[in-house]
Amino acid sequence: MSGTRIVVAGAGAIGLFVGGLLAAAGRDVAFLGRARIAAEIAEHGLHLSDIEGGAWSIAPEVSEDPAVLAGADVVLVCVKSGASAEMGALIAAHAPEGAVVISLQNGVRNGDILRAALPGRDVRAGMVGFNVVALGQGRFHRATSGEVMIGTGPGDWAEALDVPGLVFEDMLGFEAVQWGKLLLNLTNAINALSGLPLREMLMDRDWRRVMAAQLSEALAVLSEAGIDAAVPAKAPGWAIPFILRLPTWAFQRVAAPMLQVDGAAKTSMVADLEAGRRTEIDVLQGEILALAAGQDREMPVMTRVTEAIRAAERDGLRPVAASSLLV
Ligand SMILES: NC(=O)C1=CN([C@@H]2O[C@H](COP(=O)(O)OP(=O)(O)OC[C@H]3O[C@@H](n4cnc5c(N)ncnc54)[C@H](OP(=O)(O)O)[C@@H]3O)[C@@H](O)[C@H]2O)C=CC1
Ligand SMILES: CC(C)(CO)C(=O)C(=O)O
Repeated sequence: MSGTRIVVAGAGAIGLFVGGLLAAAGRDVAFLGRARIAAEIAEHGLHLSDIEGGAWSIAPEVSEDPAVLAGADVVLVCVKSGASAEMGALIAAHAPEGAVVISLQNGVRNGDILRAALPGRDVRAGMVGFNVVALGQGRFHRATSGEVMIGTGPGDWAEALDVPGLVFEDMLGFEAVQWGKLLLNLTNAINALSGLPLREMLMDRDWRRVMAAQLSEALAVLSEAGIDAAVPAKAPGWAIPFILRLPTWAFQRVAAPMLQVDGAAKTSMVADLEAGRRTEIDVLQGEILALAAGQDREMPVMTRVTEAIRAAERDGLRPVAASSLLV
């Protein structure tokens, strides 16, 4: 890996955490990000922590100039889905043709969006299985456990990017991984609407009922569409709605691995709404609702969740009652 330059395209929660761990392990990492992040990191440095008690501090430079892509051997795309096309164009203009481009984004289409902007280049989809929250003053905390997975292709990039604190794996059949992650990400919206940290929400049976109802709707849609989804959980996808509906004492026993979430965890959609940004609802719930429309299928809970997020994008985030989302 020596002599290999990694460029993080989109220095936010995921980009700074993943790139930060790579830099802390001695990799050559450059960061492309916004002026406010560049200023925050220049003032405070970058301080990473995780649920297992890991802690890393480095002082990287975040550049606002896309020319930083020029020396890249690997580009890790870490922008929100709505910014993928624009980032793809910047990579096309500035990164070497031979650089491998890896999307570390949620949603199932970012790989294709980047491929369209980068014809003929090695573009891989990826999946980040953990949650990172920005705590301010250059501090970013991984609040759950989880790995990074990428689609297979030429060169063993997963091994090259696997460093202490960061598990990278490559996988055949990556589409199922992405759909499985999308199913998990349907929770992002519910977490935002609950107004609760992720762990507190998971401990509340009423909120778990909303999660279960929405997930059941989604599973029916994917099944009819013939789409395989490998949910990143110890239980198979079909069993998760049953587990979620259990009384809390039983849920705590059966779902112990799902509860490896510390009090700081809140999903990336919460961060978007708190910052007054548009969310990724269109590439998460929107993806399933589009399939459901083609199946003439009603999706009452997912539709309510989606409408509530659109209202929050418009009018600001106000917590709602779990019962208002159920039918
Ligand atoms: N946070 C999490 O825990 C997880 C997130 N993910 C996924 O990872 C992806 C990234 O999420 P996350 O890190 O939370 O997002 P963030 O919003 O924290 O980070 C993205 C950063 O990229 C910046 N950016 C966008 N376009 C450009 C550009 N052209 N040049 C420079 N900087 C740019 C954004 O700035 P601005 O906002 O001003 O556009 C923002 O600061 C998403 O798809 C998300 O769903 C996956 C797993 C977990
Ligand atoms: C929390 C997690 C890991 C799953 O919903 C996530 O992907 C996010 O915050 O976007």
